[in-house]
Amino acid sequence: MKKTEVYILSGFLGSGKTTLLKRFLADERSRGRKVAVLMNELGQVSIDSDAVEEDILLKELLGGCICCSIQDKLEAQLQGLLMEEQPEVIYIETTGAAHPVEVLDSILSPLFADQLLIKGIITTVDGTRWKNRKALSPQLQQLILEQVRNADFILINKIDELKENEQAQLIFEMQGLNPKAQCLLTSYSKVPMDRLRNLSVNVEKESSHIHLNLSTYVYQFHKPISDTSFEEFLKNLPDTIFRIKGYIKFHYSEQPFLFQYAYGMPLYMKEYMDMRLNLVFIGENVDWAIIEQQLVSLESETETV
Ligand SMILES: Nc1nc2c(ncn2[C@@H]2O[C@H](COP(=O)(O)OP(=O)(O)OP(=O)(O)O)[C@@H](O)[C@H]2O)c(=O)[nH]1
Repeated sequence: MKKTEVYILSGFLGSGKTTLLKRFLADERSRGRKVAVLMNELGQVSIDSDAVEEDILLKELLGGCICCSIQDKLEAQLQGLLMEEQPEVIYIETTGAAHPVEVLDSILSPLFADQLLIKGIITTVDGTRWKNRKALSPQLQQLILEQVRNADFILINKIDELKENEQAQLIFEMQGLNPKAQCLLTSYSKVPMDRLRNLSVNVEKESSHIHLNLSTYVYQFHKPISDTSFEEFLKNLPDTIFRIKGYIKFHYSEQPFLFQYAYGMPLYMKEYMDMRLNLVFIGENVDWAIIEQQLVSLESETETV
């Protein structure tokens, strides 16, 4: 089954995400793919949705941030989209207040994570705002820093408002903060589309996604495993794995468990329905091939009574 591509547009309020989305949609029009857009806004009324023409599937998530208060709504919307519409590509425009790790976490529900191909996080940065960011609260400064650090592609936007030496300084700063991301100076988010599409080619080529800053991995169990071996596996995980969630079955129980793991803390909740045993991982610079080997060997262990 062909996976649905997902592009995540991140970046602080007013930095040029919608402008970039419009460019993506214009490009999709010439490619003729089936496209869906998920727009998340903090307010109750969508302002940016006018940017999306009527023939494009648009789902709005209003009144909260997908990375926190309306996470469940996002899961339902995405599941509905995938089941009923089967788009080839989904663009997710996040609120300017969204944290990239939390956004990935919200998107990757174990119910359908195996149907998605995350192409990358593209962060737009308002050059002037960045330059003057010390005027923001420490929390917001931290947030825009995280948006830059976790991006796969950074657009330093609004360079029409910056002098040449300021532009050079910004490139220098961004590359210092995130040497792995591609970084481009833009005005009105104008970026050669093949640069962004190439980003996805790189992702596809390296199935382990090691070169990305934040990366994700989905493993599907086909049978129950030993709970003690699983605990041992968790103990030895690299601390750059921030999040794991999904459904898992242990030898001792008929029912699966919903498993949640955040920053080293595991949590199990009994699930009364039979679920697909997908386990979703989010981490930074992780060699997923090693994790996969460990999961395979967990699954191949024989049950001991
Ligand atoms: N001068 C200048 N203005 C820009 C540029 N890019 C975008 N803008 C303007 O900046 C404003 C915000 O751009 P958007 O694309 O809506 O930004 P956004 O990140 O989607 O904004 P939010 O949805 O509020 O988070 C709009 O009025 C754009 O026309 C640029 O490169 N230079």
